[in-house]
Amino acid sequence: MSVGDRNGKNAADEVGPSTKGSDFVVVANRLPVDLVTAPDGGTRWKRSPGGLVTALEPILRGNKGAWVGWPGVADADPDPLIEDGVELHSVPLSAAEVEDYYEGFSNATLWPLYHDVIVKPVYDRKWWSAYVEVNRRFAESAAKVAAQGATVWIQDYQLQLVPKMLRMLRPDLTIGFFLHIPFPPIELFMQMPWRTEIIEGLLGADLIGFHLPGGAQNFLYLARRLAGQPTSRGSIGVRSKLGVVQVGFRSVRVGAFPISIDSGNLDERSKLKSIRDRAKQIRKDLGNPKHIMLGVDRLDYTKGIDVRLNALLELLEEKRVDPASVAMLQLATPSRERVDSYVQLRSQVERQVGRINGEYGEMAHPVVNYLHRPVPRDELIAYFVAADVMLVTPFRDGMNLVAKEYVACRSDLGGALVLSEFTGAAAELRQAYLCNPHDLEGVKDSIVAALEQDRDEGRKRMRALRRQVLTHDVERWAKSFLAALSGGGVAGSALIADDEAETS
Ligand SMILES: Nc1nc2c(ncn2[C@@H]2O[C@H](COP(=O)(O)OP(=O)(O)O)[C@@H](O)[C@H]2O)c(=O)[nH]1
Ligand SMILES: O=P(O)(O)OC[C@H]1O[C@H](O[C@H]2O[C@H](CO)[C@@H](O)[C@H](O)[C@H]2O)[C@H](O)[C@@H](O)[C@@H]1O
Repeated sequence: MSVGDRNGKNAADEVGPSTKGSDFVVVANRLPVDLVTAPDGGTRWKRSPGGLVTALEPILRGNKGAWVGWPGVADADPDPLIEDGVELHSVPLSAAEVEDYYEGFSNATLWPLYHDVIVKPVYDRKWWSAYVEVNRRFAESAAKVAAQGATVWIQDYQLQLVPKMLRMLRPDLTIGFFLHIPFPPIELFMQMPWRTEIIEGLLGADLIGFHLPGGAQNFLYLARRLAGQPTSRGSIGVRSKLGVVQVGFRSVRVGAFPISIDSGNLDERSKLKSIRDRAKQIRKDLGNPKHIMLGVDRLDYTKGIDVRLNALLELLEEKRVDPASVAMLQLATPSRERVDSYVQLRSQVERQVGRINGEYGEMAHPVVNYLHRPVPRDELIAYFVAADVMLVTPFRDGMNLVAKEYVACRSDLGGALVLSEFTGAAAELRQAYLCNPHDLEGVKDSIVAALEQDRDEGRKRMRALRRQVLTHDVERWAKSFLAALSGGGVAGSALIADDEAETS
Protein backbone atom coordinates (compact mmCIF):
# COMPACT_ATOMS: atom_id res chain seq x y z
CA MET A 1 0.00 0.00 0.00
CA SER A 2 1.76 3.15 -1.17
CA VAL A 3 1.12 5.77 1.44
CA GLY A 4 2.26 9.26 0.64
CA ASP A 5 2.46 12.24 2.97
CA ARG A 6 -1.20 12.98 2.59
CA ASN A 7 -3.41 14.85 4.95
CA GLY A 8 -5.84 12.50 6.66
CA LYS A 9 -8.84 14.84 6.28
CA ASN A 10 -8.29 16.48 2.92
CA ALA A 11 -7.27 13.59 0.68
CA ALA A 12 -8.67 13.95 -2.82
CA ASP A 13 -10.07 10.45 -2.92
CA GLU A 14 -12.02 10.51 0.32
CA VAL A 15 -15.27 8.60 0.06
CA GLY A 16 -18.45 8.41 2.01
CA PRO A 17 -19.47 4.92 3.12
CA SER A 18 -20.29 2.97 -0.02
CA THR A 19 -24.07 2.59 -0.45
CA LYS A 20 -23.84 -0.97 -1.74
CA GLY A 21 -21.16 -2.06 0.72
CA SER A 22 -18.07 -4.20 0.15
CA ASP A 23 -18.10 -7.90 -0.66
CA PHE A 24 -14.84 -8.55 1.21
CA VAL A 25 -14.11 -6.80 4.49
CA VAL A 26 -11.07 -7.13 6.76
CA VAL A 27 -11.59 -6.08 10.37
CA ALA A 28 -8.39 -5.56 12.36
CA ASN A 29 -7.32 -3.52 15.36
CA ARG A 30 -5.18 -1.29 13.15
CA LEU A 31 -5.83 0.16 9.72
CA PRO A 32 -2.99 -0.66 7.31
CA VAL A 33 -1.97 2.99 7.74
CA ASP A 34 -1.55 5.12 10.88
CA LEU A 35 -2.63 8.71 11.18
CA VAL A 36 0.38 10.65 12.50
CA THR A 37 0.76 14.29 13.53
CA ALA A 38 3.51 16.17 11.69
CA PRO A 39 5.69 18.83 13.44
CA ASP A 40 3.55 21.54 11.77
CA GLY A 41 0.47 20.17 13.56
CA GLY A 42 -1.09 18.71 10.40
CA THR A 43 -1.87 15.02 10.07
CA ARG A 44 -0.69 12.51 7.48
CA TRP A 45 -0.99 8.78 6.90
CA LYS A 46 1.98 6.48 7.51
CA ARG A 47 2.27 2.72 6.98
CA SER A 48 1.57 0.81 10.24
CA PRO A 49 4.23 -1.45 11.77
CA GLY A 50 3.89 -5.18 12.43
CA GLY A 51 3.44 -8.53 10.74
CA LEU A 52 -0.31 -8.39 10.26
CA VAL A 53 -0.18 -5.43 7.91
CA THR A 54 2.75 -6.90 6.02
CA ALA A 55 0.76 -10.12 5.59
CA LEU A 56 -2.61 -8.75 4.45
CA GLU A 57 -1.48 -5.88 2.26
CA PRO A 58 -1.01 -7.85 -0.99
CA ILE A 59 -4.33 -9.67 -0.64
CA LEU A 60 -6.41 -6.54 -0.22
CA ARG A 61 -4.61 -4.78 -3.03
CA GLY A 62 -5.74 -7.62 -5.28
CA ASN A 63 -9.31 -7.79 -3.96
CA LYS A 64 -10.47 -4.15 -3.86
CA GLY A 65 -11.96 -4.78 -0.47
CA ALA A 66 -12.62 -2.68 2.62
CA TRP A 67 -10.64 -2.52 5.87
CA VAL A 68 -12.15 -1.52 9.19
CA GLY A 69 -9.64 -0.51 11.90
CA TRP A 70 -8.29 2.03 14.36
CA PRO A 71 -6.25 4.86 12.78
CA GLY A 72 -3.53 4.43 15.44
CA VAL A 73 -3.95 7.65 17.48
CA ALA A 74 -6.41 8.53 20.24
CA ASP A 75 -9.46 10.67 19.48
CA ALA A 76 -8.88 10.80 15.69
CA ASP A 77 -11.92 10.21 13.51
CA PRO A 78 -10.81 10.66 9.90
CA ASP A 79 -13.36 10.26 7.11
CA PRO A 80 -13.29 7.05 5.08
CA LEU A 81 -10.80 7.12 2.21
CA ILE A 82 -9.65 4.89 -0.61
CA GLU A 83 -6.03 3.73 -0.68
CA ASP A 84 -4.94 1.65 -3.69
CA GLY A 85 -8.56 0.70 -4.33
CA VAL A 86 -9.21 -0.39 -0.73
CA GLU A 87 -11.83 1.48 1.32
CA LEU A 88 -10.43 2.35 4.75
CA HIS A 89 -13.00 2.88 7.52
CA SER A 90 -11.79 4.22 10.87
CA VAL A 91 -13.02 3.06 14.25
CA PRO A 92 -12.12 5.94 16.57
CA LEU A 93 -10.79 5.23 20.08
CA SER A 94 -10.76 7.77 22.90
CA ALA A 95 -7.58 8.21 24.99
CA ALA A 96 -9.25 6.24 27.80
CA GLU A 97 -10.08 3.40 25.39
CA VAL A 98 -6.50 3.28 24.08
CA GLU A 99 -5.41 2.89 27.69
CA ASP A 100 -8.01 0.32 28.75
CA TYR A 101 -8.78 -1.66 25.59
CA TYR A 102 -5.45 -1.52 23.67
CA GLU A 103 -2.68 -1.06 26.23
CA GLY A 104 -4.71 -2.68 29.02
CA PHE A 105 -6.86 -5.66 28.10
CA SER A 106 -5.24 -6.42 24.71
CA ASN A 107 -1.60 -5.93 25.65
CA ALA A 108 -1.33 -6.34 29.41
CA THR A 109 -3.95 -9.13 29.78
CA LEU A 110 -4.40 -11.15 26.58
CA TRP A 111 -0.90 -10.72 25.11
CA PRO A 112 1.01 -12.10 28.14
CA LEU A 113 -1.66 -14.76 28.85
CA TYR A 114 -1.46 -16.07 25.28
CA HIS A 115 2.38 -15.93 25.31
CA ASP A 116 2.95 -18.45 28.09
CA VAL A 117 2.57 -15.88 30.91
CA ILE A 118 6.15 -14.63 30.32
CA VAL A 119 5.01 -11.63 32.35
CA LYS A 120 2.05 -11.82 34.71
CA PRO A 121 -1.27 -10.91 33.04
CA VAL A 122 -3.35 -8.22 34.76
CA TYR A 123 -7.08 -8.96 35.11
CA ASP A 124 -8.87 -5.62 35.45
CA ARG A 125 -12.67 -5.34 35.25
CA LYS A 126 -12.57 -1.81 33.83
CA TRP A 127 -10.29 -2.99 31.01
CA TRP A 128 -12.68 -5.85 30.25
CA SER A 129 -15.63 -3.42 29.98
CA ALA A 130 -13.64 -1.28 27.55
CA TYR A 131 -12.76 -4.41 25.51
CA VAL A 132 -16.46 -5.34 25.24
CA GLU A 133 -17.45 -1.79 24.28
CA VAL A 134 -14.72 -1.37 21.65
CA ASN A 135 -15.41 -4.83 20.17
CA ARG A 136 -19.08 -3.79 19.88
CA ARG A 137 -18.07 -0.66 17.96
CA PHE A 138 -15.90 -2.68 15.54
CA ALA A 139 -18.81 -5.09 14.98
CA GLU A 140 -21.21 -2.20 14.27
CA SER A 141 -18.79 -0.60 11.85
CA ALA A 142 -18.22 -3.90 9.99
CA ALA A 143 -21.99 -4.46 9.86
CA LYS A 144 -22.40 -1.07 8.13
CA VAL A 145 -19.58 -1.57 5.62
CA ALA A 146 -20.34 -5.15 4.48
CA ALA A 147 -22.60 -5.81 1.47
CA GLN A 148 -25.43 -8.35 1.68
CA GLY A 149 -23.92 -11.86 1.91
CA ALA A 150 -20.35 -10.48 2.11
CA THR A 151 -17.32 -12.27 3.54
CA VAL A 152 -15.86 -10.61 6.63
CA TRP A 153 -12.42 -11.64 7.90
CA ILE A 154 -11.76 -10.59 11.51
CA GLN A 155 -8.15 -10.51 12.70
CA ASP A 156 -6.54 -11.24 16.00
CA TYR A 157 -6.78 -11.21 19.77
CA GLN A 158 -7.94 -7.61 20.12
CA LEU A 159 -11.28 -8.52 18.48
CA GLN A 160 -12.29 -11.94 19.78
CA LEU A 161 -15.85 -10.86 20.67
CA VAL A 162 -16.57 -9.39 17.24
CA PRO A 163 -17.57 -12.68 15.51
CA LYS A 164 -20.55 -13.27 17.82
CA MET A 165 -21.54 -9.58 17.94
CA LEU A 166 -21.39 -9.28 14.15
CA ARG A 167 -23.38 -12.48 13.60
CA MET A 168 -26.17 -11.10 15.78
CA LEU A 169 -26.24 -7.88 13.76
CA ARG A 170 -25.80 -9.51 10.33
CA PRO A 171 -26.70 -13.21 10.13
CA ASP A 172 -26.35 -13.06 6.31
CA LEU A 173 -22.53 -12.69 6.45
CA THR A 174 -19.85 -15.35 6.13
CA ILE A 175 -17.49 -14.67 9.03
CA GLY A 176 -13.87 -15.81 9.36
CA PHE A 177 -11.56 -15.20 12.30
CA PHE A 178 -7.77 -15.62 12.40
CA LEU A 179 -5.64 -15.52 15.54
CA HIS A 180 -2.11 -14.27 14.83
CA ILE A 181 -0.68 -15.12 18.23
CA PRO A 182 -0.49 -18.51 19.97
CA PHE A 183 -3.69 -19.91 21.48
CA PRO A 184 -2.65 -20.96 24.98
CA PRO A 185 -2.88 -24.33 26.68
CA ILE A 186 -5.98 -25.00 28.75
CA GLU A 187 -4.20 -24.63 32.12
CA LEU A 188 -3.25 -21.04 31.28
CA PHE A 189 -6.45 -20.01 29.50
CA MET A 190 -8.51 -21.04 32.53
CA GLN A 191 -6.99 -18.09 34.46
CA MET A 192 -9.06 -15.69 32.37
CA PRO A 193 -12.07 -14.43 34.37
CA TRP A 194 -14.03 -13.88 31.11
CA ARG A 195 -12.97 -17.18 29.51
CA THR A 196 -16.46 -18.36 28.53
CA GLU A 197 -17.36 -15.02 26.95
CA ILE A 198 -14.20 -15.17 24.81
CA ILE A 199 -14.81 -18.71 23.60
CA GLU A 200 -18.46 -17.89 22.82
CA GLY A 201 -17.37 -14.68 21.05
CA LEU A 202 -15.08 -16.66 18.74
CA LEU A 203 -17.77 -19.26 18.08
CA GLY A 204 -19.74 -16.59 16.21
CA ALA A 205 -17.38 -17.23 13.26
CA ASP A 206 -17.88 -19.87 10.53
CA LEU A 207 -14.16 -20.65 10.47
CA ILE A 208 -11.54 -19.98 13.18
CA GLY A 209 -7.93 -20.14 12.03
CA PHE A 210 -4.73 -20.59 14.05
CA HIS A 211 -1.09 -20.78 12.93
CA LEU A 212 -0.53 -24.28 14.32
CA PRO A 213 -2.64 -27.42 14.87
CA GLY A 214 -1.80 -27.28 18.61
CA GLY A 215 -3.62 -23.95 19.06
CA ALA A 216 -6.64 -25.24 17.15
CA GLN A 217 -6.67 -28.37 19.29
CA ASN A 218 -6.52 -26.25 22.49
CA PHE A 219 -9.50 -24.27 21.24
CA LEU A 220 -11.58 -27.38 20.47
CA TYR A 221 -11.05 -28.65 23.99
CA LEU A 222 -12.13 -25.31 25.50
CA ALA A 223 -15.22 -25.09 23.28
CA ARG A 224 -16.34 -28.42 24.73
CA ARG A 225 -15.38 -27.58 28.27
CA LEU A 226 -16.47 -23.93 28.55
CA ALA A 227 -19.21 -23.50 25.94
CA GLY A 228 -20.50 -27.05 26.41
CA GLN A 229 -20.62 -27.68 22.65
CA PRO A 230 -19.86 -31.03 21.02
CA THR A 231 -16.69 -31.06 18.90
CA SER A 232 -14.96 -33.35 16.44
CA ARG A 233 -12.50 -35.88 17.79
CA GLY A 234 -9.86 -36.30 15.04
CA SER A 235 -6.52 -34.51 14.99
CA ILE A 236 -6.24 -31.27 13.01
CA GLY A 237 -3.78 -30.95 10.11
CA VAL A 238 -1.99 -28.04 8.47
CA ARG A 239 -4.37 -26.58 5.84
CA SER A 240 -6.24 -29.89 6.05
CA LYS A 241 -8.42 -31.94 8.39
CA LEU A 242 -10.48 -29.17 9.97
CA GLY A 243 -12.06 -29.60 13.39
CA VAL A 244 -15.76 -28.87 13.98
CA VAL A 245 -17.71 -27.36 16.87
CA GLN A 246 -21.48 -27.84 16.60
CA VAL A 247 -23.25 -24.70 17.83
CA GLY A 248 -26.97 -25.42 17.50
CA PHE A 249 -27.62 -25.77 13.76
CA ARG A 250 -24.30 -24.13 12.85
CA SER A 251 -21.04 -25.98 12.28
CA VAL A 252 -18.07 -23.83 13.26
CA ARG A 253 -14.87 -25.10 11.68
CA VAL A 254 -11.44 -24.82 13.22
CA GLY A 255 -8.11 -25.18 11.41
CA ALA A 256 -4.37 -24.46 11.17
CA PHE A 257 -3.19 -22.01 8.49
CA PRO A 258 0.43 -20.88 9.07
CA ILE A 259 0.85 -17.32 7.81
CA SER A 260 3.72 -16.32 5.55
CA ILE A 261 5.21 -13.39 3.63
CA ASP A 262 5.25 -12.02 0.09
CA SER A 263 8.37 -14.09 -0.49
CA GLY A 264 8.56 -13.58 -4.29
CA ASN A 265 8.58 -9.82 -3.86
CA LEU A 266 11.29 -9.92 -1.20
CA ASP A 267 13.37 -12.32 -3.28
CA GLU A 268 13.19 -9.85 -6.19
CA ARG A 269 13.95 -6.73 -4.15
CA SER A 270 16.88 -8.34 -2.36
CA LYS A 271 18.56 -8.90 -5.74
CA LEU A 272 18.44 -5.19 -6.71
CA LYS A 273 21.84 -3.63 -7.25
CA SER A 274 20.96 -0.70 -4.99
CA ILE A 275 20.21 -3.08 -2.12
CA ARG A 276 23.32 -5.22 -2.73
CA ASP A 277 25.44 -2.04 -2.75
CA ARG A 278 23.82 -0.84 0.46
CA ALA A 279 24.53 -4.23 2.09
CA LYS A 280 28.23 -3.89 1.16
CA GLN A 281 28.29 -0.36 2.56
CA ILE A 282 26.75 -1.58 5.82
CA ARG A 283 29.51 -4.17 6.19
CA LYS A 284 32.08 -1.47 5.56
CA ASP A 285 30.44 0.90 8.05
CA LEU A 286 30.53 -1.84 10.66
CA GLY A 287 34.31 -2.14 10.19
CA ASN A 288 34.34 -5.12 7.76
CA PRO A 289 33.84 -7.74 10.47
CA LYS A 290 34.17 -11.41 9.61
CA HIS A 291 30.60 -11.99 10.83
CA ILE A 292 27.57 -9.72 11.02
CA MET A 293 24.85 -10.95 13.39
CA LEU A 294 21.39 -9.43 13.09
CA GLY A 295 18.27 -9.15 15.26
CA VAL A 296 15.05 -7.48 14.00
CA ASP A 297 12.13 -7.25 16.40
CA ARG A 298 9.53 -5.02 17.95
CA LEU A 299 10.94 -4.24 21.40
CA ASP A 300 8.76 -6.90 23.06
CA TYR A 301 9.52 -9.25 25.96
CA THR A 302 8.26 -12.22 23.93
CA LYS A 303 11.06 -11.80 21.37
CA GLY A 304 13.99 -12.91 23.54
CA ILE A 305 16.25 -9.97 22.67
CA ASP A 306 17.68 -10.28 26.19
CA VAL A 307 18.42 -13.98 25.60
CA ARG A 308 20.60 -13.37 22.56
CA LEU A 309 22.42 -10.48 24.27
CA ASN A 310 23.13 -12.70 27.30
CA ALA A 311 24.35 -15.44 25.00
CA LEU A 312 26.66 -13.02 23.17
CA LEU A 313 28.04 -11.63 26.44
CA GLU A 314 28.90 -15.10 27.74
CA LEU A 315 30.43 -16.14 24.41
CA LEU A 316 32.67 -13.07 24.57
CA GLU A 317 33.57 -13.73 28.22
CA GLU A 318 34.43 -17.34 27.40
CA LYS A 319 36.46 -16.21 24.35
CA ARG A 320 34.37 -18.44 22.11
CA VAL A 321 33.64 -15.32 20.06
CA ASP A 322 36.31 -12.75 19.22
CA PRO A 323 34.97 -9.19 19.61
CA ALA A 324 37.20 -8.04 16.75
CA SER A 325 35.55 -10.46 14.33
CA VAL A 326 31.85 -9.85 14.99
CA ALA A 327 29.43 -6.96 14.81
CA MET A 328 25.87 -7.36 15.95
CA LEU A 329 23.09 -5.15 14.62
CA GLN A 330 19.95 -5.12 16.75
CA LEU A 331 16.95 -3.26 15.37
CA ALA A 332 14.37 -2.89 18.14
CA THR A 333 11.30 -1.10 16.84
CA PRO A 334 9.44 0.89 19.54
CA SER A 335 6.22 -0.85 20.58
CA ARG A 336 3.47 -0.37 23.21
CA GLU A 337 5.70 2.14 24.92
CA ARG A 338 3.34 3.05 27.76
CA VAL A 339 2.81 -0.52 28.98
CA ASP A 340 4.92 -1.16 32.13
CA SER A 341 6.53 -4.42 31.05
CA TYR A 342 7.69 -2.77 27.81
CA VAL A 343 9.21 0.18 29.67
CA GLN A 344 11.12 -2.26 31.91
CA LEU A 345 12.28 -4.36 28.97
CA ARG A 346 13.73 -1.30 27.24
CA SER A 347 15.84 -0.44 30.28
CA GLN A 348 17.02 -4.02 30.58
CA VAL A 349 18.02 -4.35 26.90
CA GLU A 350 19.75 -0.98 26.87
CA ARG A 351 21.70 -1.91 30.02
CA GLN A 352 22.83 -5.16 28.38
CA VAL A 353 23.92 -3.35 25.18
CA GLY A 354 25.84 -0.82 27.28
CA ARG A 355 27.57 -3.56 29.25
CA ILE A 356 28.69 -5.51 26.16
CA ASN A 357 29.94 -2.39 24.42
CA GLY A 358 31.57 -1.05 27.58
CA GLU A 359 33.56 -4.22 28.05
CA TYR A 360 34.23 -5.41 24.50
CA GLY A 361 33.69 -2.49 22.10
CA GLU A 362 36.41 -0.27 20.63
CA MET A 363 36.36 3.42 19.82
CA ALA A 364 33.94 3.85 16.86
CA HIS A 365 33.40 0.06 16.79
CA PRO A 366 30.80 -1.13 19.30
CA VAL A 367 30.12 -4.87 19.30
CA VAL A 368 26.36 -4.25 19.41
CA ASN A 369 24.90 -1.60 17.12
CA TYR A 370 21.49 -0.88 18.61
CA LEU A 371 18.73 1.07 16.83
CA HIS A 372 15.53 1.91 18.67
CA ARG A 373 13.54 3.26 15.71
CA PRO A 374 11.90 1.86 12.58
CA VAL A 375 13.95 1.86 9.38
CA PRO A 376 12.65 1.99 5.76
CA ARG A 377 11.77 -1.36 4.16
CA ASP A 378 14.67 -1.38 1.65
CA GLU A 379 17.15 -0.59 4.42
CA LEU A 380 15.82 -3.59 6.34
CA ILE A 381 16.21 -5.79 3.25
CA ALA A 382 19.83 -4.63 2.98
CA TYR A 383 20.36 -5.72 6.62
CA PHE A 384 19.03 -9.18 5.75
CA VAL A 385 21.34 -9.40 2.74
CA ALA A 386 24.35 -8.28 4.79
CA ALA A 387 23.79 -10.54 7.83
CA ASP A 388 25.82 -13.75 8.16
CA VAL A 389 23.78 -14.95 11.12
CA MET A 390 20.16 -14.00 11.81
CA LEU A 391 19.15 -14.32 15.47
CA VAL A 392 15.45 -15.06 16.12
CA THR A 393 15.17 -16.17 19.75
CA PRO A 394 11.60 -15.56 21.07
CA PHE A 395 10.31 -17.21 24.22
CA ARG A 396 7.04 -17.54 22.31
CA ASP A 397 5.89 -16.15 18.97
CA GLY A 398 2.75 -16.91 16.94
CA MET A 399 4.73 -17.14 13.69
CA ASN A 400 7.66 -14.67 13.34
CA LEU A 401 7.71 -13.27 9.84
CA VAL A 402 11.23 -11.89 10.23
CA ALA A 403 12.67 -15.42 10.10
CA LYS A 404 10.91 -16.06 6.80
CA GLU A 405 11.92 -12.65 5.41
CA TYR A 406 15.59 -13.36 6.08
CA VAL A 407 15.38 -16.63 4.16
CA ALA A 408 13.53 -14.99 1.25
CA CYS A 409 16.34 -12.41 0.95
CA ARG A 410 19.13 -15.03 0.65
CA SER A 411 19.06 -16.07 -3.02
CA ASP A 412 22.87 -16.23 -2.69
CA LEU A 413 22.32 -19.22 -0.34
CA GLY A 414 24.54 -17.43 2.18
CA GLY A 415 23.75 -16.77 5.82
CA ALA A 416 22.48 -18.89 8.68
CA LEU A 417 19.29 -18.68 10.71
CA VAL A 418 19.29 -19.30 14.48
CA LEU A 419 15.63 -19.90 15.35
CA SER A 420 13.78 -20.50 18.60
CA GLU A 421 11.73 -23.70 18.76
CA PHE A 422 9.01 -21.60 20.40
CA THR A 423 8.09 -19.71 17.22
CA GLY A 424 5.39 -20.84 14.80
CA ALA A 425 8.02 -20.54 12.06
CA ALA A 426 10.08 -23.34 13.61
CA ALA A 427 7.43 -25.87 12.56
CA GLU A 428 8.25 -25.09 8.91
CA LEU A 429 11.90 -23.98 9.00
CA ARG A 430 13.40 -27.22 10.24
CA GLN A 431 16.81 -26.63 8.62
CA ALA A 432 17.50 -23.58 10.77
CA TYR A 433 19.82 -23.82 13.79
CA LEU A 434 16.97 -24.50 16.21
CA CYS A 435 17.37 -23.59 19.85
CA ASN A 436 15.48 -23.51 23.14
CA PRO A 437 15.58 -19.90 24.43
CA HIS A 438 15.29 -21.13 28.03
CA ASP A 439 18.55 -23.07 27.63
CA LEU A 440 21.30 -20.45 27.43
CA GLU A 441 24.06 -23.00 26.77
CA GLY A 442 21.98 -24.38 23.89
CA VAL A 443 21.47 -20.89 22.43
CA LYS A 444 25.22 -20.22 22.66
CA ASP A 445 26.01 -23.52 20.92
CA SER A 446 23.53 -22.73 18.13
CA ILE A 447 25.09 -19.30 17.60
CA VAL A 448 28.59 -20.79 17.45
CA ALA A 449 27.43 -23.53 15.06
CA ALA A 450 25.89 -20.88 12.80
CA LEU A 451 29.02 -18.68 12.93
CA GLU A 452 31.28 -21.61 12.12
CA GLN A 453 29.11 -23.41 9.58
CA ASP A 454 30.80 -25.01 6.63
CA ARG A 455 29.96 -23.20 3.37
CA ASP A 456 28.41 -26.24 1.67
CA GLU A 457 26.42 -27.21 4.74
CA GLY A 458 25.12 -23.62 4.97
CA ARG A 459 24.08 -23.59 1.31
CA LYS A 460 22.30 -26.92 1.70
CA ARG A 461 20.34 -25.65 4.69
CA MET A 462 19.47 -22.33 3.05
CA ARG A 463 18.34 -24.04 -0.17
CA ALA A 464 15.89 -26.19 1.80
CA LEU A 465 14.66 -23.21 3.85
CA ARG A 466 14.08 -21.19 0.69
CA ARG A 467 12.16 -23.99 -0.97
CA GLN A 468 9.73 -23.89 1.96
CA VAL A 469 9.39 -20.10 2.14
CA LEU A 470 9.13 -19.48 -1.61
CA THR A 471 6.45 -22.14 -2.12
CA HIS A 472 4.42 -21.21 0.97
CA ASP A 473 3.80 -17.48 0.66
CA VAL A 474 1.18 -15.15 2.08
CA GLU A 475 -1.04 -15.61 -0.95
CA ARG A 476 -1.19 -19.33 -0.26
CA TRP A 477 -2.05 -18.59 3.40
CA ALA A 478 -4.92 -16.30 2.47
CA LYS A 479 -6.21 -18.50 -0.33
CA SER A 480 -6.21 -21.61 1.83
CA PHE A 481 -8.06 -19.82 4.65
CA LEU A 482 -10.60 -18.21 2.32
CA ALA A 483 -11.17 -21.47 0.41
CA ALA A 484 -11.93 -23.26 3.67
CA LEU A 485 -14.18 -20.36 4.73
CA SER A 486 -16.20 -20.64 1.55
CA GLY A 487 -16.83 -24.32 2.18
CA GLY A 488 -13.68 -26.25 1.21
CA GLY A 489 -11.59 -28.39 3.55
CA VAL A 490 -12.12 -31.75 5.20
CA ALA A 491 -14.20 -31.72 8.36
CA GLY A 492 -13.33 -33.81 11.40
CA SER A 493 -15.32 -36.96 12.00
CA ALA A 494 -17.61 -37.87 14.90
CA LEU A 495 -18.56 -35.18 17.39
CA ILE A 496 -17.86 -35.65 21.09
CA ALA A 497 -19.29 -33.82 24.08
CA ASP A 498 -17.30 -32.73 27.13
CA ASP A 499 -18.30 -35.61 29.42
CA GLU A 500 -17.19 -38.18 26.80
CA ALA A 501 -13.96 -36.27 26.17
CA GLU A 502 -12.98 -36.34 29.83
CA THR A 503 -13.00 -40.12 29.84
CA SER A 504 -11.62 -40.76 26.35
N1 LIG B 1 10.02 -1.51 7.37
C1 LIG B 1 10.23 -2.01 8.57
N2 LIG B 1 9.63 -3.15 8.93
C2 LIG B 1 9.89 -3.63 10.16
C3 LIG B 1 10.74 -2.98 11.08
N3 LIG B 1 10.80 -3.74 12.19
C4 LIG B 1 10.01 -4.81 11.98
N4 LIG B 1 9.46 -4.75 10.74
C5 LIG B 1 8.55 -5.71 10.10
O1 LIG B 1 7.50 -6.03 11.01
C6 LIG B 1 7.14 -7.39 10.84
C7 LIG B 1 7.25 -8.10 12.18
O2 LIG B 1 6.52 -9.30 12.09
P1 LIG B 1 6.80 -10.54 13.03
O3 LIG B 1 8.23 -10.95 12.96
O4 LIG B 1 5.84 -11.58 12.65
O5 LIG B 1 6.51 -10.00 14.51
P2 LIG B 1 5.36 -9.06 15.15
O6 LIG B 1 6.01 -7.73 15.34
O7 LIG B 1 5.06 -9.71 16.47
O8 LIG B 1 4.22 -9.02 14.21
C8 LIG B 1 8.07 -7.99 9.80
O9 LIG B 1 7.42 -7.96 8.55
C9 LIG B 1 9.26 -7.03 9.83
O10 LIG B 1 9.98 -6.95 8.62
C10 LIG B 1 11.34 -1.75 10.67
O11 LIG B 1 12.09 -1.08 11.38
N5 LIG B 1 11.04 -1.33 9.42
O1 LIG C 1 -0.32 -3.41 16.59
P1 LIG C 1 0.81 -3.50 17.57
O2 LIG C 1 0.34 -3.55 18.99
O3 LIG C 1 1.83 -2.40 17.32
O4 LIG C 1 1.61 -4.86 17.32
C1 LIG C 1 2.05 -5.29 16.03
C2 LIG C 1 1.42 -6.63 15.65
O5 LIG C 1 2.01 -7.62 16.49
C3 LIG C 1 1.46 -8.95 16.48
O6 LIG C 1 1.93 -9.74 15.39
C4 LIG C 1 1.59 -11.12 15.25
O7 LIG C 1 1.24 -11.39 13.92
C5 LIG C 1 2.29 -11.82 13.03
C6 LIG C 1 1.64 -12.15 11.69
O8 LIG C 1 0.72 -13.21 11.84
C7 LIG C 1 3.00 -13.04 13.60
O9 LIG C 1 4.06 -13.43 12.73
C8 LIG C 1 3.57 -12.68 14.97
O10 LIG C 1 4.13 -13.87 15.55
C9 LIG C 1 2.49 -12.14 15.89
O11 LIG C 1 3.11 -11.64 17.08
C10 LIG C 1 -0.05 -8.88 16.59
O12 LIG C 1 -0.63 -10.17 16.54
C11 LIG C 1 -0.70 -7.94 15.61
O13 LIG C 1 -2.11 -7.85 15.84
C12 LIG C 1 -0.10 -6.57 15.82
O14 LIG C 1 -0.62 -5.65 14.88
